[in-house]
Amino acid sequence: MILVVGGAGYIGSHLVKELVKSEKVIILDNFSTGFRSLIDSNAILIEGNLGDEKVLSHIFSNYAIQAVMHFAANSLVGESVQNPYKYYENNVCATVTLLNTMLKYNIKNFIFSSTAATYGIPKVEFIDEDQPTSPINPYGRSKLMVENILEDFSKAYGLNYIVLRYFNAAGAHESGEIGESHNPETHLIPIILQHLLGQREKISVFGTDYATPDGTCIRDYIHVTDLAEAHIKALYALIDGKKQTGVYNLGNGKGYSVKEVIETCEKVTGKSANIEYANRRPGDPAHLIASSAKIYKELGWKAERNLEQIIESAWKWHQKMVAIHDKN
Ligand SMILES: NC(=O)c1ccc[n+]([C@@H]2O[C@H](COP(=O)([O-])OP(=O)(O)OC[C@H]3O[C@@H](n4cnc5c(N)ncnc54)[C@H](O)[C@@H]3O)[C@@H](O)[C@H]2O)c1
Ligand SMILES: O=c1ccn([C@@H]2O[C@H](COP(=O)(O)OP(=O)(O)O[C@H]3O[C@H](CO)[C@@H](O)[C@H](O)[C@H]3O)[C@@H](O)[C@H]2O)c(=O)[nH]1
Repeated sequence: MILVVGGAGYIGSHLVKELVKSEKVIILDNFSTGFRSLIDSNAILIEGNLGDEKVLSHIFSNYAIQAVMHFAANSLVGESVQNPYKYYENNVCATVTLLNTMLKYNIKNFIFSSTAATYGIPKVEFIDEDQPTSPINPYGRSKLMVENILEDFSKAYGLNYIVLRYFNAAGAHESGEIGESHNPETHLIPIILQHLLGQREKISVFGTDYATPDGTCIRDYIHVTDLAEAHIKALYALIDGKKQTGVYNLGNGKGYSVKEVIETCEKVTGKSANIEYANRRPGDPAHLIASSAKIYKELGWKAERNLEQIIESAWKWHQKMVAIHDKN
């Protein structure tokens, strides 16, 4: 049985949907940013806080947990600058309690959701795992702290772990049943699609004076189902003893500017956007593009879905959300 912490969230719920095909799954979530509608009916749900030792002890003493996959976190860069305590408390302190309680019950396999934000401002076009980590905001620092803790716990206590540094997760499940839901929504693709569905008046492009060909920020968008598949490969690498530790980037290896993402959304939806050019958003590096060569070489994973497929799946999901909303 696998424990998925944060399985009611966007990325965790997509992982669960794939994982229940081969494993028994238990989800721990406190619904701080997750949704009951994203919970897979084949998984067991425990409602609680990952920093609550009592809840964790209950799970670890009642279920034979082979591995913990940890998606739960606060993950808004801007909010982390305003309220760093929340980030260090939830992303770091609660995670230490989770790790410590796992070790008490001799559970030693751990998969951690980290981020491209650990790199800070990259010095190269394609970021591989050997690039220096130098996060520029509390969110990225909180993730890097956990990465460092994992390294120390592995050496001292024999914890096996894989860190997955995602670039920009986007898209929705092919079934159309689940998709990206954040409240408030701050991510580019859902914001564009909500606008094209008439739910927002316009799209603001944050910054047009970056050192990129069209002046807008470049990101590497990765389909959430590709992420889920990478997690499953990482999980079996730990469980089967193929790997004791590992740190991998998860991206498509292709960068798209904010303007290009808007154009692709217009193409996929056949609608045209009302764009406002605004100031830069604090904490945004000009470009973030992954090299995911390491995970391909070591675990045989590569992204299969391109930007258009990402947007098509997200569009299907957002249209469905409008239909449900209109019915209610
Ligand atoms: N969305 C992205 O583009 C992206 C990119 C890089 C990394 N990440 C990381 O991936 C992970 C998942 O991101 P997401 O976009 O799915 O976020 P999300 O907010 O949709 O999901 C997080 C889930 O964790 C739960 N949670 C938070 N704190 C908890 C706690 N103390 N106890 C129990 N449950 C708790 C929330 O209720 C939610 O269901 C996060 O760790 C995030 O930092 C996300
Ligand atoms: O209304 C908007 C929203 C976003 N952007 C821009 O679009 C790009 C992408 O922004 P967003 O979708 O908010 O993602 P990021 O800020 O790049 O962060 C995501 O990707 C990171 C890894 O690259 C993760 O660490 C974060 O958790 C995840 O939110 C950035 O240049 C933003 O400035 C706009 O121009 N207008």
